[in-house]
Amino acid sequence: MTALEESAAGAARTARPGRAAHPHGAWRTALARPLGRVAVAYLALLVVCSALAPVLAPYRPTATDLDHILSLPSGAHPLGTDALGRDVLSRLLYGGRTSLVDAALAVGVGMAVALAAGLLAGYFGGWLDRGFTWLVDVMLAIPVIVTLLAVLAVIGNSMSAAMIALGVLVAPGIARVVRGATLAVRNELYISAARVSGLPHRHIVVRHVLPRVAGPVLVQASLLAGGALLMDAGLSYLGLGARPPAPTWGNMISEAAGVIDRQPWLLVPPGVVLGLAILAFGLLGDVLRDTSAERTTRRLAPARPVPVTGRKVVEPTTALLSARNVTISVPGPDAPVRVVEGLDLDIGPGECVGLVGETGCGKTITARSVLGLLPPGAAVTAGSIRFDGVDLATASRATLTGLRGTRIAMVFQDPGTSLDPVVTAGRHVAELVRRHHGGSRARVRARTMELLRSVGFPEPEQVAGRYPHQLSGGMAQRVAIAMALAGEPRLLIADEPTTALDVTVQAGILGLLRDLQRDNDMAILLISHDLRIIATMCDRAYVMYAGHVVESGDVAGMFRNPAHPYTDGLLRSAPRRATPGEHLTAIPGTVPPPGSWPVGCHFAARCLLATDECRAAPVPVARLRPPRRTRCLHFDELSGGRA
Ligand SMILES: Nc1ncnc2c1ncn2[C@@H]1O[C@H](COP(=O)(O)OP(=O)(O)OP(=O)(O)O)[C@@H](O)[C@H]1O
Repeated sequence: MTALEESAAGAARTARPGRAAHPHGAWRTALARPLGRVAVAYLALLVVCSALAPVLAPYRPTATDLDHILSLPSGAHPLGTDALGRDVLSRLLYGGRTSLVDAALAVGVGMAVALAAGLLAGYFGGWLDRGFTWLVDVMLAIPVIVTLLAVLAVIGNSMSAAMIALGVLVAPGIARVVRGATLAVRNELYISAARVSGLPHRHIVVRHVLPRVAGPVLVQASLLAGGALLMDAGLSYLGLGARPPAPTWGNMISEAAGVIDRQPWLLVPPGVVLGLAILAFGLLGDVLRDTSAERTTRRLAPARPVPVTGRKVVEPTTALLSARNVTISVPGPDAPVRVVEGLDLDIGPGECVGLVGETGCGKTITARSVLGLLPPGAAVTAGSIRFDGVDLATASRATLTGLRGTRIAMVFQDPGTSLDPVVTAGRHVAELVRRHHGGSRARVRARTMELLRSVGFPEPEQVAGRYPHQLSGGMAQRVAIAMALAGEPRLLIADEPTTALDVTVQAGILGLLRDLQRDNDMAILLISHDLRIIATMCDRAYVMYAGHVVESGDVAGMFRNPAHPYTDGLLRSAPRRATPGEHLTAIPGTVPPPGSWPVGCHFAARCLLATDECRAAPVPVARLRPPRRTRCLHFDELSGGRA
């Protein structure tokens, strides 16, 4: 099945909600709604009219006409005149300039502070986040209006200072929204994929996180603009803003209130203009909130392995990746809990090695430790992981960042989630090509197309312009693989790369990985719970159970004569061994969770061969015929001495 056929197949499959809509999309959708259009049109009209006040206003804002005092609308004064005979329309137009600029100042300051603080705290977490939370709690306890009055009292009647202070005072609340949105995005797989690819934090935040938090930010900006207009009018009404005769909408309302008994009409023009402006900002915020919550749809295509022939078993003499006695711990309720223990693993250059086991055995966390991408609080607490001579467990952040994407790359399980929903396939690949190789736009584009072609898109231009939701699962995974190849890695970690794919697509992806491995002399660590995939793809494999590698060796020998009851159980429960009409064989029981591992063999509770000796003490690793090893005392009973 070609990639384009995958596309057609994907289109027919069930659509599933994707991630947040692109901010531009949110704007477009907002404008497609009548309320959004009306709000934007009204606000645009206010801005244009205020900006063109010197052209549009029939009079100067301070020009008095003593023959027409407190007059109703007339031909000469379309909105009437105030107590000094000044033209209300002209003052409204000029007043809008001051009021809108004040509101813009508050929004600008508030958003700048909130975005910077919220993004930093949400993206980096840790002590930065804790400090942020503490500071926000303190700031939110400060009463806004009292502080503004204090600022005005100290600085004098400077509305600009008041608006800057307003921006700073409301920023913590908005920053909390930004932080929340960033936290959600930070845990997305495509952010991990971007980090794995070696993109710097600044780039990831600007290109991938910011567009995703833009929706909530726009909503907050809109609501803040309305609030700032109201605050500006309120302070002017109290006589704390621009000094008369300079017009602001607040001043005009204040002056109209003074003569309300003689000419109530005077309150109408500024009141309506201001009220509608605040309403428009509120409506715009509502519409933006609704639209930014809408999801794009994307299609998923799930997969099937097909045997790949021509495999050669290689026993590494000089390992590219070598893990020794690795222990990984995660934070537990009382003390750190071990999730991987005493792990040894080697991958030779150009070798395809499998890591297999039931869910929760520690496969993914092992792979993430290689990339220095362990979850917060988790750490390699013992052992060493050497890659091409560098100890990854103790390497600096800069070293790890330098290795990611260029020397080691990763492909994740769910291709849809490893791509940013608001970035096209071509841009995904191009930004990594630019990052790793640089060069002119033309060179980056040419290399991008070359990479897309190499992963099975005969017409890469067609695919480059598509967004992730326009790709089938298989196509998305091919794009993710092209991204991983951009840095020409020596080791590719593929974490269940076909689990989320249709069986009809799985074979294509596996074949592609195998071809790329051969053509690029690239090593692959293939993580899977599917023995068939390991059997068809890998030269050697490691079987993991409850944090331990329980057996390792060449795939052919291990699957023919397993030397651990767990490997044997996995092979026996493979569906292809099932007999029609009979129940599938299954290993009884479940994997013990970390923290509840027994002292002895972790598999003992589910093992038919287990004896007291197995339960009494940790079982050492026994070396069988190279490269076979097992963590079982009874391997001979299983393999009959053939292992
Ligand atoms: N951040 C974390 N905090 C606490 N425990 C964790 C964390 N990440 C993983 N674990 C635990 O570590 C163990 C191994 O998880 P891991 O994801 O590596 O398993 P896996 O074999 O890859 O499973 P799957 O096939 O489902 O991905 C699991 O018991 C899991 O609950």
